[in-house]
Amino acid sequence: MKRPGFPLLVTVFATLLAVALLAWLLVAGGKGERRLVTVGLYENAPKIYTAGNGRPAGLFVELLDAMARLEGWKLRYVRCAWADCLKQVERGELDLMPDVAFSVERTQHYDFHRISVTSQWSQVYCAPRLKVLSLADLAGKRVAILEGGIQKPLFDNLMASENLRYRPILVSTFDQGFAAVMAGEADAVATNSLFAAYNGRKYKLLETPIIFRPSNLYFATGKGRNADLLRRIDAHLADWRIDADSIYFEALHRAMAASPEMLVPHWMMWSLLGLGGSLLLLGSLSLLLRRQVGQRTRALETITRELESQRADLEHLAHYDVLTDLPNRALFFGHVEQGFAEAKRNASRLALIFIDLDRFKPINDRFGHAVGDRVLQQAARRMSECIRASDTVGRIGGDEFVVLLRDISCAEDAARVAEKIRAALSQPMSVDELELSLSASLGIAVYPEHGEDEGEIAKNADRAMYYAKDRGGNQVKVFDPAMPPACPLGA
Ligand SMILES: Nc1nc2c(ncn2[C@@H]2O[C@H](COP(=O)(O)OP(=O)(O)OP(=O)(O)O)[C@@H](O)[C@H]2O)c(=O)[nH]1
Repeated sequence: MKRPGFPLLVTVFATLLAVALLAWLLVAGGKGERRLVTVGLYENAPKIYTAGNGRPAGLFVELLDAMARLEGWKLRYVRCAWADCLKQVERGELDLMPDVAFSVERTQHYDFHRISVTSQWSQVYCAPRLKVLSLADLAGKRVAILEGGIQKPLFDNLMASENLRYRPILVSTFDQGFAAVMAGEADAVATNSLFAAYNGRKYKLLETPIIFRPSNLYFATGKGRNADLLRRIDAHLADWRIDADSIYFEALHRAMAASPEMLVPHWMMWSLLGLGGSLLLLGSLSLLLRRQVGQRTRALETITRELESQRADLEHLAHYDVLTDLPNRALFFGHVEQGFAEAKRNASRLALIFIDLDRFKPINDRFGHAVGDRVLQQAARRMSECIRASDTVGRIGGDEFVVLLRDISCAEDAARVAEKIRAALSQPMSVDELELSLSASLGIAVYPEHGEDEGEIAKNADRAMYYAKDRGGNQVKVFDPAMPPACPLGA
């Protein structure tokens, strides 16, 4: 194959160079054709203002910046006072003026797009020392009002309609108007609702009920100029206002972030603060007091519970035997007394069984007192297991026990129970490693056969018990008057 010659290479290279040059020119030229849009920038936060970093900010700026990015506009913000800005727009020295309220008079000098950016109303704020409830209260007063602003003609008309006159103090920003009232150079200021909502915290002025015409806000251009800008602005607003996630609503929320402030007189604020502080103090004291009372109450409840439990323990100690937990002599004979009263009332029978362990002392002596204690406890348990719930067993001495049997039919009933007890006690007892044998002597006396009252019955049961013991123990004896007298009870 024949290799391309030198002229051909030069031609290809020159062609590529020409194409690259053309592309660059097109791009560079395109850049150069970006539409420059000059915009009036004045101070009216939160709609349009200069931020702390010196850059334009606010609702109108955010929206215009977003449109410029989409449209390829190059924006140049020009700082000017409101009235001056408007004049420059009218003369065509500025392309756009943001934040202009629509009015028929203004259409003679300006063009507006059709979809409003937002709305506001106008309102008068006054110095805290003034009381302004109606337009008449502003008669003869100095009212700061924005030069060239929508409020001026509207407020003039409002006052004129009620034959009132006021002294307008023309200012070039709303900030100046508020500052003039603060400095005592004006009595009140007419402003827009958005500015007041955003800046109210800064200036402690009073909101008055004088609210006048709501107005829609737009970008404006000089008459007959920049119709293409207005068309594009409308197109974007139309898109954004139907999309809740659009930049339009984001910017609107940011602008409205400062909540409208309720401006209240200083004395009222301090009074409320004082009242709040006092209530807080009282609340804290009451809480503290309640806590202390609560603590004391809980402590007292604990002490009361402890005392109650100690009282119950003492009560128990007073009536029950510590070792066996059986009723002691006092409680037992209390039951006996009740039993006799019932028996006499109902003409029924009852019996007392006196029980004395046989040869208990040697157990103590041989195996020690602790073993003796365990034997007494087991004996008490066995006796309790042999009687009905309505009967009572008590410990009335070292190894002496008594059983009260209520409502029996005859002496044989008592003898059967006594025999049961005897048999239970004579069963071998395991204490620790030991297996012990025990026996008991039991004596029975029955009311009314063996005595008139509890003293006599007890004495005779004891006599029968001794009789059983004398016969070698481990047996039950029913009282018989022929039995010899016993040692006195408990002796
Ligand atoms: N381990 C122990 N022994 C006690 C208790 N109370 C009394 N005793 C003892 O029980 C014994 C009772 O005496 P007695 O009735 O004469 O002794 P006994 O060997 O049973 O004599 P008889 O009844 O005649 O068979 C005494 O040694 C007392 O010290 C107690 O609570 N625990």
